[in-house]
Amino acid sequence: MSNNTNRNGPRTAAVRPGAARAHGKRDHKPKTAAARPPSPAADGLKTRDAAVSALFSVLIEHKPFDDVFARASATRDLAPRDRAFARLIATSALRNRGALQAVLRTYIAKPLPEHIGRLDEILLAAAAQLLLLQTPPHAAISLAVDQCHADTNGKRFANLVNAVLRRLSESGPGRLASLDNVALTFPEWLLARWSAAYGPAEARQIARASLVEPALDITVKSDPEMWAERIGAVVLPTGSIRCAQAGRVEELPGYDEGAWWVQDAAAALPVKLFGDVAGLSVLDLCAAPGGKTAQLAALGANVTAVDKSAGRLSRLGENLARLGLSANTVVGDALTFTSETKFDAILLDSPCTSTGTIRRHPDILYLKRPEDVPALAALQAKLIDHAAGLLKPGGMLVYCTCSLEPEEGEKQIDAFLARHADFARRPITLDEATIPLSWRTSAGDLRTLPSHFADMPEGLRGLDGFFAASLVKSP
Ligand SMILES: C[S@@+](CC[C@H](N)C(=O)[O-])C[C@H]1O[C@@H](n2cnc3c(N)ncnc32)[C@H](O)[C@@H]1O
Repeated sequence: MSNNTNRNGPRTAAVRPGAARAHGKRDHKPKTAAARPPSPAADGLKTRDAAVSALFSVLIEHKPFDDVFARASATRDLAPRDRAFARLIATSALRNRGALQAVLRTYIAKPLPEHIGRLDEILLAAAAQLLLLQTPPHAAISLAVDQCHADTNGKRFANLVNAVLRRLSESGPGRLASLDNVALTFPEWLLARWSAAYGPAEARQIARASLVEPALDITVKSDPEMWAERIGAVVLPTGSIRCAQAGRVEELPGYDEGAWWVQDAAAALPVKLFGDVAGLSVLDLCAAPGGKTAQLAALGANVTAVDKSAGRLSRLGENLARLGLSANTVVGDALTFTSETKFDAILLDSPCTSTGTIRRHPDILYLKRPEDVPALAALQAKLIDHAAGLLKPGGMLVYCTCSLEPEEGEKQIDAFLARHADFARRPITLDEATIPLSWRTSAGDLRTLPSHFADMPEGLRGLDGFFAASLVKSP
């Protein structure tokens, strides 16, 4: 197995397979359970191949999961159900890699030679199936052996894989339960940063919550109670609705009619800091795929949405079309974007390390490096300085990131205010019934953590880590 530099630590609860269902009635048929393995052997092999290929691309080639998984499942022409299972295998493996590797290592007596092909990823994917997803052992093991045979450098390990996985399926569950997955899977540098920013106990809660597959959060145009009832979801205090992962979102009630869009409950908060934006000209910088653009447009703002990625901006256009909303879209660099008229309000949802979204993007654990934090903080400083010049006097600028790193949040705003005497922080005003006061920082910004909403039922807990500040330009 590859080296893993994480630490050992105290015992923690075993990792929970699959996701629990939301409480509440549904008016749609239960969706295909993503955790159920596909049946025909050829499809089963293609499914495992897609998972292993994506794992290899993330862990060895350091490529973003969403991109490589989309390609891996498209080239194998996976059916939606198989694609969902392949994704589940790969993301479960990424979320629990440290603990799964530690268990696997106990069955491999000798160090492995170099040039082992995809052996590590084949074992990891099989261990995820056997220990986390309750895949029948004969299916998981024989398909892993088939994958070895098909791998030029891995075929000589077919017997080893067979023996290791048989033993793992028998005694692996007990061993997994005794391991501390947070300590084994999280990069030390990230835990150290969070300990410094939030204290060791909260840092551990954040890390633990970051390794749990998130529920599906939805922003509705109107009538959250009715849509929660129809979808089988709960209404969160913040106004979003939440259901345990329930198959393909395209099949949920209201999708085709454009009644709602998928958006983490924390990601829906920054736009709320503007208050009433009806009739205002609002510049949405770094807008794609458009969750916040949709919020602004639904509130009646005249939105100009700028993003430098033409592909992502076209997805934004498709999303708005489905929702029956509109915005002026511009493919462009937010660092150089200009406009003849200044804007009443500006939202800058800056590119960041995204360390608040490990729940839904576990590849971040393997792709981000400590040096990304200062590099992105420097880019954010340039972006917010440029945005400041596009705002009308008296206008409001909301800056946000989905990072947990203070350099990309609280400290970024302190430095901005030190450079711009014509701006002032407007401490957020919260209605305790909707947004807990504890989510407001001492300076008056918004800070959500993955460890929030911890008292929800299992399967419905957590929140993306977000930072948002509201800044007002002098009249
Ligand atoms: C955090 S995502 C934005 C999410 C979006 N606001 C939403 O709510 O759906 C960051 C976006 O910034 C875009 N981006 C990164 N650097 C940019 C730049 N210099 N100019 C414009 N867009 C940029 C990326 O293409 C990406 O779509």
